[in-house]
Amino acid sequence: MSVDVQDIVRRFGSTDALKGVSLSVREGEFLALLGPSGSGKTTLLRVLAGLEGSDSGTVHIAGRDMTGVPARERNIGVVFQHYALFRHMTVFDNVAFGLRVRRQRPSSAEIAARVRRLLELVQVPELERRYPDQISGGQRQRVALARALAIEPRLLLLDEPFGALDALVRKDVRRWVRGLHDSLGITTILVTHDQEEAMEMADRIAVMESGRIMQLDTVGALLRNPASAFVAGFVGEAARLPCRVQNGAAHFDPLPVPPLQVALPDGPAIAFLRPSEIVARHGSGAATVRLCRTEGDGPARLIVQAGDVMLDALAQPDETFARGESCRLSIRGGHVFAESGERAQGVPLDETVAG
Ligand SMILES: Nc1ncnc2c1ncn2[C@@H]1O[C@H](COP(=O)(O)OP(=O)(O)OP(=O)(O)O)[C@@H](O)[C@H]1O
Repeated sequence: MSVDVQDIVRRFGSTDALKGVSLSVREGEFLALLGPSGSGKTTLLRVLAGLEGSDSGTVHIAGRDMTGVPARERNIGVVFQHYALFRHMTVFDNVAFGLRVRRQRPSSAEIAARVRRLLELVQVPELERRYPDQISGGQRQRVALARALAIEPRLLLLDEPFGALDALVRKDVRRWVRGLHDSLGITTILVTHDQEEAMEMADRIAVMESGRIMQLDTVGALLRNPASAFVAGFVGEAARLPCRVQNGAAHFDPLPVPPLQVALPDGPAIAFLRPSEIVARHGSGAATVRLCRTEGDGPARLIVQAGDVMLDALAQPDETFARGESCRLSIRGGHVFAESGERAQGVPLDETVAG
């Protein structure tokens, strides 16, 4: 089902948790809300679920105005990180819970059949008699999903659902959840502060900061065209370097980093340089290799010290470095933001420089 949010404002005392958020999610889409702690992600999810009111603005789900529609009538499946399973109930009873409390309660036989189908779907059919304490974190997450899916929701809201899992299991479970989304086609909104998770799972990402959506785009578009310095710094891996624009060139001195040509007015600016945009080659320079890691066939990945900053960089193909070796840097490009917020793509001014 599609979701359309218009101008939602939510205040808690003097805190503006949401400052006029608008958002459209397409039917069947997997969208991530990505932002730092306190940016309003959970509040937005709770407003959608009907667990939180709003001071102004509207929410339409599948074209229907949700004003005054209580949470249990919205037909939305919710999985929160801290929304623990009921400890005194078996896995079976946990999954059956949403069906048993329905106004039009299905028969016991129907409930049992549906619970077993769901436990097959989330690949833990053998666990139905166990209690939450007797299964692993990954299995608990699968059971929580089965419980959310039991009511056949039109919309699935996931709030940091993988936070409690260790790194390996988390990767596994999130791939599986994306696969499940693709096979069921349920519109899904995932809240996360982990950009890797958002990039791996979502069709589009809404980047939030201080109660606002700063940009809503595909991963590729966010990386190619970040709308603000905040987005450039928050999405993807990039070094954030202050610089000074003069006569169409961004200068980094005193750092031994070569200048970039940019179409920006003179004045202070911030450049974002991705590791693949910084290339180190042999030669005496003021930059020093602190770490050199070779992986497979690609160029070696380096950590290079330039002045007092550490930069992730790539080695010139076929070159490797010893720790402590000096090197020369060239910059292939980068996003540069003037103080006014104006943005420009930097291009190399001079191929070889740096110290
Ligand atoms: N019930 C509440 N009472 C008072 N302030 C609240 C309440 N809920 C949220 N806030 C405040 O609203 C702001 C947004 O909180 P929210 O939980 O939506 O952020 P978040 O992006 O989900 O953060 P996190 O990633 O830490 O969960 C924060 O400043 C928070 O302290």
